[in-house]
Amino acid sequence: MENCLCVSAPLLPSLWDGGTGCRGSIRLLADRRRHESTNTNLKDKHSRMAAYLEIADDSKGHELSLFCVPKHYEEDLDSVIIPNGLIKDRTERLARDIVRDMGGHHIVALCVLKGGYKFFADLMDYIKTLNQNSDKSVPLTVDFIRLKSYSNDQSTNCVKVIGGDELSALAGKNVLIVEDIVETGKTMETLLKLLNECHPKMVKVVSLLVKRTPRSSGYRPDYIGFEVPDKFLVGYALDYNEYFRDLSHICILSDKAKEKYKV
Ligand SMILES: O=P(O)(O)OC[C@H]1O[C@H](OP(=O)(O)OP(=O)(O)O)[C@H](O)[C@@H]1O
Ligand SMILES: Nc1nc2[nH]cnc2c(=O)[nH]1
Repeated sequence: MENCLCVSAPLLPSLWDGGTGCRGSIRLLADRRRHESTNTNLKDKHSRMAAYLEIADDSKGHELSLFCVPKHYEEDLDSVIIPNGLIKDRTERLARDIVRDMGGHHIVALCVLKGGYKFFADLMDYIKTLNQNSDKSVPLTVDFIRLKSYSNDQSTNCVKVIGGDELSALAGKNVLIVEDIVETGKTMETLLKLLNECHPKMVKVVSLLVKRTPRSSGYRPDYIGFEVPDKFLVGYALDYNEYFRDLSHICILSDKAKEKYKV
């Protein structure tokens, strides 16, 4: 199966406000933009504000030599922006928030491949641990879809569904979409449109990263791990032309490496 869904216009109005002007390197924030867009209907439980850790625009990240990085990538990275341990700690909390909100229902977790596979695996492990250690537990099944729209560090604006499970199996289900990063929002808006045609009972989206960028359509997931600066990030399954998925930390790719691995 190969569908090409070319998204030429954003499905939602842009809510980009040019950044928050935050000074510190990491801050915990509630999702103000989401709040502003939904404040006419605060009683709606879907309007719950997403909290996230903000990595500031002026954050230089951490020096590479302080972390274990594969030798073959040492020359290609500017810095470590989110160490693996911090990713895991934040993921553990996201798992708790998701179970709190979706618990009591059977959840179908839909992994968006390829970039989402590491976050998906870790998030599922944390939800399993909660299930094993609590009086309340939530049955969890998994599904996969493969979407692709990036070449080099640019969105092609054409979101291709390359493969995966039949979305029609999600009719009447409570679906949790698990994604690695939202940048323009086109991938997620395309998937949500496809999924809604299959009439799921409920859809929630968790993305490990959301990028602050003027290219954003304004789409915001229900759960967010980190909000990150407008830099091209790799590692923890995020790739540049398929390289760097085999890197544990989320790192800033150097301009030299963009040339070196360009297609
Ligand atoms: O918000 P957007 O601008 O649409 O970008 C987000 C998408 O980009 C990446 O996918 P990519 O096309 O690189 O495929 P991959 O997951 O196989 O790496 C990432 O995994 C998201 O799915
Ligand atoms: N690897 C990677 N994929 C993306 N897709 C959208 N933004 C990004 C990014 O910063 N890094």
